[in-house]
Amino acid sequence: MEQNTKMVSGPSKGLLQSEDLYQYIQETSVFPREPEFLKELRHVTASHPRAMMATSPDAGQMMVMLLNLVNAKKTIEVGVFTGYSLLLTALTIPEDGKIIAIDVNREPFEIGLPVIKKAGVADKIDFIESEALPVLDQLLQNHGNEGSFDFAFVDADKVNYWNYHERLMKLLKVGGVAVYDNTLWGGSVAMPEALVPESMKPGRQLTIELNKLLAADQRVQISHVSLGDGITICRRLY
Ligand SMILES: C[S@@+](CC[C@H](N)C(=O)[O-])C[C@H]1O[C@@H](n2cnc3c(N)ncnc32)[C@H](O)[C@@H]1O
Repeated sequence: MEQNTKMVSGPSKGLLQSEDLYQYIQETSVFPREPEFLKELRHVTASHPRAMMATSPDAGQMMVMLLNLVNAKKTIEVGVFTGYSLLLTALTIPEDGKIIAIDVNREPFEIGLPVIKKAGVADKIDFIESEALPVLDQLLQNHGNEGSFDFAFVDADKVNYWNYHERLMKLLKVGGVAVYDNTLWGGSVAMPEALVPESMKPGRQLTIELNKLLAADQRVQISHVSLGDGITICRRLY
């Protein structure tokens, strides 16, 4: 059993019946299979004041499964932070795989970068410090990118999730997968608005709207999964 799991992985985001059940899943099925470099990155991130932003290891485990299932080689990551989801992607894709990783702020990425380098996968990563939307638009303009990506992970500003989705529906190949993080927004999407803390209300509203749009989008097959803070898996159908 891993020491101090609550401290290092953070508390669950409240979606499961109990904290104990969440810890049970982590300790039984997630941490024993978590690669050493990912563990190290999680520990390095734990002291960051915004450590809660990192992708949950249980959601990460599902991402690895999806990356393998679609044989992902060319991927996009929107929202890097210290790089937990980025490193797990880099460890999973093949030697000649590539990740376009976008974040408005390079600073947290610098915290994780030494671990990424030690893991020997930094060459697979093209980190771009920028707002994500113009980068995705530029990718679409560059010859050969449309319909060429196998996988995308979006974990950034909620206000743009639908904008990212519209771009990704062109960048992903048919059969490619996009995963959106935080789509249950701490469980608040199903709470009466009066009970939702003020600080969560804007994100809750955006998430509710996104979830309706994704559910109605015939271009994708979806699965809304209560892992981490909720992830929605979208597979491009046409
Ligand atoms: C929740 S964190 C990402 C966590 C990351 N997936 C991980 O596993 O650690 C969100 C990140 O999105 C970035 N971000 C926010 N708005 C953005 C934007 N408009 N374009 C690009 N990145 C953005 C933030 O700087 C932050 O690092």
